[in-house]
Amino acid sequence: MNAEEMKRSAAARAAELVRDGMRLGLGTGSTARHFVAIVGEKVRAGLKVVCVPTSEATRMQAEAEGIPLTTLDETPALDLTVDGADELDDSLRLIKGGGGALLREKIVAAASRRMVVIADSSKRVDVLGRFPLPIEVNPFGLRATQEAIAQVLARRWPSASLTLRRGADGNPFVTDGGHYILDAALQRIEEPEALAGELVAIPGVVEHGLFLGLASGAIIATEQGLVELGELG
Ligand SMILES: O=C[C@H](O)[C@H](O)[C@H](O)COP(=O)(O)O
Repeated sequence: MNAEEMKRSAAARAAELVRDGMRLGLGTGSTARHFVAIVGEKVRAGLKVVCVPTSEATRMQAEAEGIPLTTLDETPALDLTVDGADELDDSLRLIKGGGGALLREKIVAAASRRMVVIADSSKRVDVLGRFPLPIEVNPFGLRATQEAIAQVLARRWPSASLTLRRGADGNPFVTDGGHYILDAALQRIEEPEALAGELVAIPGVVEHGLFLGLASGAIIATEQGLVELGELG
């Protein structure tokens, strides 16, 4: 199986969790994209769901698929969110935000009774941190916020690098919320809870890509088949 087939198989298993009448959160990224496509197929076959997309990209895909959409203002509590991840460990702690959608993804996951992660086996790690941690910041005061973050990181990662994410045009990447992203290359995050607490205490930090205590289950596609972690049902 190639990577896309693995992503599709994890997404297909997650789609089996979807029931008529559910309120769903739709994740963002190349893995979640498969899930949205399968939900679209099911909707066209008669499935009744309402969905909240976690990004403008997912909203556009879902609209094209004919999936009925709602908002967290209309529907503040969701039954299930299915989303990808950039990394996950065996305690279902995640790094997300490689595609820049972390803020909406975290709001939607937190509004959901269950969050199930779908991923191929390359995303599973023993210790989070190989993937640079995305930190979403307000453009106002960027330099001051960046220095405050660097000070926090330097206590445990003296050689950490913090890089402003840029788009293909060389300009700063702008999130759906109008913010910038700083990517922190840390390699190993032994105590993600401690780091998360320190990051959210910095004015100017809007959100970070550590998803802790949010995922209830995971479906990981491997060459040998699907591996399930946590609770799916
Ligand atoms: O901002 C993007 C999201 O957090 C994605 O869920 C994450 O980057 C994983 O994306 P992919 O499935 O494309 O690896």
